[in-house]
Amino acid sequence: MSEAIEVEQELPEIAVGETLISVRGLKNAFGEQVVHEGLDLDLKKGEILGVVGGSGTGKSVLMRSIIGLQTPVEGEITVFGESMIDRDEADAVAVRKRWGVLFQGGALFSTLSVAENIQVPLREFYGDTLNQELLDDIAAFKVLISGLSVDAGPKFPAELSGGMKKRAGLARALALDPELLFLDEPTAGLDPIGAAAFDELIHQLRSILGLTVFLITHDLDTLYAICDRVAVLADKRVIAVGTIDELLATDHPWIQEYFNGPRGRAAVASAKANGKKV
Ligand SMILES: Nc1ncnc2c1ncn2[C@@H]1O[C@H](COP(=O)(O)OP(=O)(O)OP(=O)(O)O)[C@@H](O)[C@H]1O
Repeated sequence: MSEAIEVEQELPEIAVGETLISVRGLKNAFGEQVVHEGLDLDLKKGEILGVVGGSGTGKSVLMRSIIGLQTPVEGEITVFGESMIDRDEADAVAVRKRWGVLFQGGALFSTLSVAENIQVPLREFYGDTLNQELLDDIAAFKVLISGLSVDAGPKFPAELSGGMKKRAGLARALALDPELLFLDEPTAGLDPIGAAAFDELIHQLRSILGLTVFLITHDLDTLYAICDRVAVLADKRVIAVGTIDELLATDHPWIQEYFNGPRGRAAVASAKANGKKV
């Protein structure tokens, strides 16, 4: 078993409503292609922030920059008050331990069972300090809170439906009891009923576990159902952020087209049918 990564630094607590992620002046580029320039964004503790934008506007690159998988050309990113740029490994580990990530498509290790997938971050961060019985108990609990039945634990990803894979990915993202959850298109590829159930699960987990959620989505139903605020990416930056009502008050053509187009109107009708005030 691998050595536990040493966590040397305790990070300060952040109160609900205070800034948990701050992005300032972010620039990302791949060769000549500039994806972000002058991008600013704040995520407040306790909120579910939806991140939307056309395909290729850089939603995933933004998430990857925040979690340290993409080194920006310029800009400042802080998470839990810690700079994510040029940080030393001990600081990075202390921050990484406090978040969980559900990548697009789930990104499960295909040769590991669901339970073993969930145990990967536990082994990475705690090494030999957790015995197998405890690892199995933790994995079983994460399977259950992600809405899977206990018999999903020994299954391999190839044996799971699309919706079960998302839940297994979520269970792994929750392995370390994170305060902050990154979700990259969690409902993509799910049927509408499965997608609504997944939204509800995220909403419940936010309340029960006190999570803060950065949620990339194309799913208008998700925005109406569970997001407190929505950030819109276009023109290489966040062009607007606010509640859907606040966004609708702006006159940016993409925002109007997105929320007032046929799919937007259908999402409003569906939200109203589910008793939401929109
Ligand atoms: N590793 C990389 N190397 C080169 N270009 C990249 C890389 N990662 C992303 N890009 C480019 O950056 C741009 C933004 O990609 P990104 O995946 O963030 O878009 P997105 O908004 O998440 O899109 P989608 O909604 O389709 O998932 C795209 O043009 C993409 O081709």
